Amino acid sequence: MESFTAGLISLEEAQEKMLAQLTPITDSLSVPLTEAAGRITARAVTSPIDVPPFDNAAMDGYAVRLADINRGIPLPVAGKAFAGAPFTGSWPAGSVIRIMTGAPVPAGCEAVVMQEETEQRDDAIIFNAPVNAGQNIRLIGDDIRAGTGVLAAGVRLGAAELPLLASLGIAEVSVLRKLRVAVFSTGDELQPVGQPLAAGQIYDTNRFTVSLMLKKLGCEVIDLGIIKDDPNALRAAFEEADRQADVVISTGGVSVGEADFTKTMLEELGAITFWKLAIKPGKPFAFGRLANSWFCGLPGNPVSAAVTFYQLVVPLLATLTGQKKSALPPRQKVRAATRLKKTPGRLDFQRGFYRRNDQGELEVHSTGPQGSHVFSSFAQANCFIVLERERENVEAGEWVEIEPFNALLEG
Ligand SMILES: Nc1nc2c(c(=O)[nH]1)N[C@H]1C(S)=C(S)[C@@H](COP(=O)(O)OP(=O)(O)OC[C@H]3O[C@@H](n4cnc5c(N)ncnc54)[C@H](O)[C@@H]3O)O[C@H]1N2
Ligand code: MOO
Repeated sequence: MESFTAGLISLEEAQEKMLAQLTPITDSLSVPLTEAAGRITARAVTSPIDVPPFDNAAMDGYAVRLADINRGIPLPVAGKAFAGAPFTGSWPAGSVIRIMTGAPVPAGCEAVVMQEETEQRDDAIIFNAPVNAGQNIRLIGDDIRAGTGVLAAGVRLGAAELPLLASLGIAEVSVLRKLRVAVFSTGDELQPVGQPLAAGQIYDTNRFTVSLMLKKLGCEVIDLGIIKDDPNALRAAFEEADRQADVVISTGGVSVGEADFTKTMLEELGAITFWKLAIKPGKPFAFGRLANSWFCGLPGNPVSAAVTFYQLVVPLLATLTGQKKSALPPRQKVRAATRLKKTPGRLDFQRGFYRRNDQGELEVHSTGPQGSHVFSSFAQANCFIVLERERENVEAGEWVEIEPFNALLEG
């Protein structure tokens, strides 16, 4: 291991140390279902009703009694049942009821026969296939019983969950308040987009990256802008952010240069839990506690800021909102289609593009230069290629692990 990687802590250790300190928020509010997308359940939800709420037909066809069918003779139709317009008359023995999918089955119905297994002859129906008790009847409560849990606390409400609540007639849901997250970029060289660049200036990418992902995660973003590399300005930003937010995120100034004040400010105003990780990019990430909030100091290089947000801040926000589903992205093994340069010492998150090759196997290609200032190769990627700490150069054809980008990084 190279000497400059000595003393760096592993990503797993950092994640464990960070997450172990957190206590999830509990403040909640009730919101209409139509405004609940992306929110997180504050408590478990139970069903107020049985689903389906009545026995009903799974097919268009005929509601029958088995004794009538077993006689093997054509049976007249005594009435009709539609979804929303049940059959309410009396059902004479020796007849069937024409029934449509979703209609309540009439009292005494023992099976529904799909119409393709029948024939109409004159005014009567002939049954061509064996009929079993209960066939094509969806029983009351066979999906969900009234009073049973349908969603746990700590579930993000999306297109799989909200329709379920709608199907139960639940019009409002109790969700956690949004996490308040303050964001600022540090650096004398930074200009906001829309302004011309003077000599030595660059555009502020990181505040945009971080705010974008925070909004996608449903956080309330407090944007404190660009802060100069000046201890007094930085102290004021830290204090303002800490007053307003649950989590404070800065980018830049967290390394060892003469204008890097982030870590010292965290030590002055709070307490540092760890600094410097054995990951590439993202080494000089700092995490700690301020008076009222948690602090994440992301490195200034744009790819480093994005990677540390994804690998560390996302699990932090998930834990603070009590989300049980692992916030850590799943990995899978694929073959490298291109050579990958790797120096031992840190866990690499290289940017790659995976796809199925002509043989139908997944393979991953590097998207090009891997410097932590090179955002273009990030923009072309659809996954991280995760190379273990001690791994050396990877030759084409070797197995590597990839982490496909999730919805946070994909457009
Ligand atoms: N002597 C050492 N130097 C550096 C080390 C080290 O261990 N020893 N680590 C390097 C690594 S790795 C990284 S990553 C960077 C992180 O540095 P900082 O967090 O202090 O960030 P800055 O120095 O402020 O900026 C680094 C780089 O990124 C540009 N930048 C900063 N903020 C933004 C922004 N909001 N949008 C776009 N680009 C940004 C900045 O101009 C610099 O080019 O330190 C290495 N150095
Ligand atoms: O950690 Mo830095 O992000 O390697 O460039």
